[in-house]
Amino acid sequence: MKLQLALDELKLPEALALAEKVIDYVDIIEIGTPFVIDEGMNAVRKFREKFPHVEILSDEKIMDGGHLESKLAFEAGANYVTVLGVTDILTVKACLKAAKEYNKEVVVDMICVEDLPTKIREMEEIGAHVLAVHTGADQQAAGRQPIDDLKVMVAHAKKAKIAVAGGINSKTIHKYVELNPDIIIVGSGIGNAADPVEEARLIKQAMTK
Ligand SMILES: O=C(CO)[C@H](O)[C@H](O)COP(=O)(O)O
Repeated sequence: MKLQLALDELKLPEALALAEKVIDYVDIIEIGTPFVIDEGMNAVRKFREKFPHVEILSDEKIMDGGHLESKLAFEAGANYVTVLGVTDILTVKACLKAAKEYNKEVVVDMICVEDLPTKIREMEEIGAHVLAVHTGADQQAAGRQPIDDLKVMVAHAKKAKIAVAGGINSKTIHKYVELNPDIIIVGSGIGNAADPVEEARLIKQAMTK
């Protein structure tokens, strides 16, 4: 089970400094969507330079132009790019084509997908590598959590890797670990913690028990 650190809110120097502090506990560094909007692929390139052996995800949440936008991530050094499950299947297929060309992977973010079982089947049929259950920041603010969607995902996914994101921290990690996803994504839980290193350590410890 991998821990993905989502870097969403920091500027590049602070994000690099945070990643350096917690890197021992992290398997995948996510250049989060706000960070991509702010810094573009420069952030992916800088992290690739500084952490040559760590997996990097570019959280572009692609909605259109799947091939071109995936290529930007892969050429900058990302191992994974994200596409939105709510978009047209042609866009997801275009991302998968780029991933095949660069020998990288596509994560389908299931945020706001209404019929999860059907979308899971469709995405697995076209060969999506990772399916990510995601309760977004605005949904979290309304009190939602990704645990029920993760249960649906675990019950229906047959071959794709499973990821989960949405306000997870060291207090809630155990119920997600119990469902045995391949990747657990934590952003604000670590980034906004009083002691981010201790928070990352506790989360990783819960994942490795
Ligand atoms: O993709 C994201 C926001 O769109 C976040 O990176 C993801 O939700 C993880 O962050 P948090 O743990 O703070 O929810």
